[in-house]
Amino acid sequence: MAFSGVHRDRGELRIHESVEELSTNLADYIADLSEASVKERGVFAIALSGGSLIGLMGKLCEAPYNKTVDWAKWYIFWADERVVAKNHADSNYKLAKEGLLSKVPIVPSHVHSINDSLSAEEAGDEYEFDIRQLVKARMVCVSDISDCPKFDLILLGMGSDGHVASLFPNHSVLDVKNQWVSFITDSPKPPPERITFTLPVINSASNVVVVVTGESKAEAVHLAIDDLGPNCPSLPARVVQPTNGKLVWFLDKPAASKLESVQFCE
Ligand SMILES: O=C(O)[C@H](O)[C@@H](O)[C@H](O)[C@H](O)COP(=O)(O)O
Repeated sequence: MAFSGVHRDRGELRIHESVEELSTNLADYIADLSEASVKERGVFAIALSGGSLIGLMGKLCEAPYNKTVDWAKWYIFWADERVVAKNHADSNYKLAKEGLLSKVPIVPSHVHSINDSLSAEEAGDEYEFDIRQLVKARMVCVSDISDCPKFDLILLGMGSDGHVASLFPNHSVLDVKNQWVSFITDSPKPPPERITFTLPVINSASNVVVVVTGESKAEAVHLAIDDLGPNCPSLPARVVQPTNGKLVWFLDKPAASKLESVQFCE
């Protein structure tokens, strides 16, 4: 690894020499969290995002993880989803199903995706209701400091504009506090209609991992992590700050190239 350390208030930074190295370490990290969670409470509630993240998780489908991870204990959710049919090329469900879920023995009834026959608003409401039932059944923990669910792990990617999940810069969805799942119909990144975990839910998780690769994200990584004083723009990725949980950034060197807070060990 090119660098590994803890930032004063932006979580742990893990900067990798290559995307290949990042993928291996990411699979290892997720497998460890799964093991700890299954040991502690018998299940692992994990929320995925879309984009390049699923490809970067690919090593989980290979040895040793395909055999060693206790897949039957996984409960799968999405931190955000595009409101399109499940067989549509834009669907985050389809991406995860093809890239991960169909390759490991996940229990089909443990996969909690949106109802794709509803409007964005209805799909968001129904998804929140679904999660509420799983919190009642203790498959998902409840936060000790808010009324939010406490996912064992929320995995996020980040756009070059600093968005995470479907929380886009300067969008009113960033201010939603009284819901677990919200919706938007004007996403700047197509497709326009999406549902998303709200910020309080993301910040109530036990673990949040943000995975970012490539030079096109370097400026956003700098703005999301470095200490920029009072003039710091309020990037969605910057307000990801789990209250009682752990935040870890998985970066490759190009994505980390504008970070002021780190010195690479060559
Ligand atoms: O459904 C989505 O669009 C996402 O969940 C979104 O938040 C994604 O994670 C980022 O846009 C990064 O995507 P890339 O890693 O592909 O750039």
